[in-house]
Formats: sequence, structure tokens, C-alpha cells
Amino acid sequence: MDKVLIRRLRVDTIIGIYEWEKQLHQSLLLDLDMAWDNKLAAIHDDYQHALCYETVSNRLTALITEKPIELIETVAEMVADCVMTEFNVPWVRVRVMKPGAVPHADAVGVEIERGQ
Ligand SMILES: Nc1nc2c(c(=O)[nH]1)N=C([C@H](O)[C@@H](O)CO)CN2
Repeated sequence: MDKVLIRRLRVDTIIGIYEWEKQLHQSLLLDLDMAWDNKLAAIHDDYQHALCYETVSNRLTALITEKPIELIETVAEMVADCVMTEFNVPWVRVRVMKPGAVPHADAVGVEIERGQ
């Protein structure tokens, strides 16, 4: 299966369950694996057939920063739903990491797969 990848997309937003977390921005790091047939774009060397990782990254940043969110699980579901419905991606793996959330852990996070 072909894929388009996004690695360590940093999104600074209001995220968390505690009151203090609602007063500041924290970083999330996103990894996406998006199923996409890359052959057409490659054969024709044509951007029109490509899934644009730049457009997806910009859209996801806007989506996640729209309003405060409590759980990184919610972020993961929003991201998966967005890429499937708005970009016609049939299958996606989304990992959302929250660096610095737990002392002595580099990061904590969740990972989901949606679609087929
Ligand atoms: N499974 C989750 N556990 C926790 C989350 C979360 O989003 N998903 N969030 C928090 C707090 O916001 C934490 O990040 C503060 O350090 C705790 N557990």
C-alpha cells in the first residue's frame, strides 16, 4: 500500500484536562500515515494527483487550534475524520504525542487507525 507521511508536525494549542492547562499553549507532535495511490502522481509527475502533505498539515493545524480540547484522544479522532472526509484518504494511522506531559517521559501519546 502506498502512503503519504507526515512526521512530527508540531501544533501549539490549548490541550489538557487541568485548569492550568487551559491557560497556556502546549505542543503536540503528530505523525500521520495516509494511504494514497502515489503512482498516478509519479507517472505524470503531476501535483494534481498527489495528496499534498503541506495542505493537509496546514488544515490540521487550523482544525486543532480552533478551540480548546481536553484529550489527545479527541485530537486523534478529529484528525482521522478530517483527512478521510476532506481529503478522501481511505485509511489513516494517527499518532498524537504530548511531550513533557509526564515527568521523566520524553512524550506520551495515543495512536489510532481508521478506515480500510
Ligand atoms: N489517555 C489520556 N490521559 C491523559 C490525558 C489525555 O489527553 N489522554 N491528559 C492528561 C493531562 O491533560 C496531562 O497531559 C497533564 O500533564 C492526563 N492523562
